[in-house]
Amino acid sequence: MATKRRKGECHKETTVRRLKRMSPMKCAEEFIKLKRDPSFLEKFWVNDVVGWGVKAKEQIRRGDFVAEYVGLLCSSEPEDGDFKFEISSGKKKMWLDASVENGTHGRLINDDHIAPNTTPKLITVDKTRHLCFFALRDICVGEEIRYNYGHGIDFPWRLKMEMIQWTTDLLVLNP
Ligand SMILES: C[S@@+](CC[C@H](N)C(=O)[O-])C[C@H]1O[C@@H](n2cnc3c(N)ncnc32)[C@H](O)[C@@H]1O
Repeated sequence: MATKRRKGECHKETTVRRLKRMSPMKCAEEFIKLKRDPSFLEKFWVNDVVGWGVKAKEQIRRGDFVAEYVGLLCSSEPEDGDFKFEISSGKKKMWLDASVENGTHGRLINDDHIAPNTTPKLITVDKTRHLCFFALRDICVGEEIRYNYGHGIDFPWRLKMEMIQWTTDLLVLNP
């Protein structure tokens, strides 16, 4: 049975068994230190085009910590474009390389540049920066977790989506 929680309250974890209420930031810190993902996430096969994705097993509240993007911090751009996340540190460009399967969910979150439900944020825990996802709105049970991979980037799947929309619009106008 789903546990009723107040907005911003950390999920009650079966293994963590902490009943005290935590802010989303404190919650993120706890999971980073435990080196694990919240149990309300689930990996699933979206389809043969998108591949794996992540969905919510429990309702997630707006503002909540969702997952960490766990990867290797690199000063040169990783070759594998599928699992790199650029994080700038002043003028210096840095990347998180999550190309090696590490069993975490953050690396499997797919792109939605139109209506994403989470957003990435860099936070510092014990003097180390961590990239975490937080919910932009309430997320329902079964809903896929997605964030915007970045504006102004022509990812192939976005172009394909635009082509489909363009063709649909044309068919509506010229039935
Ligand atoms: C960080 S991985 C996400 C997990 C990936 N779906 C998988 O199965 O490993 C990023 C890759 O997922 C795919 N992807 C992400 N968002 C997508 C979308 N909206 N449509 C199609 N493919 C997507 C692309 O192949 C992209 O390079």
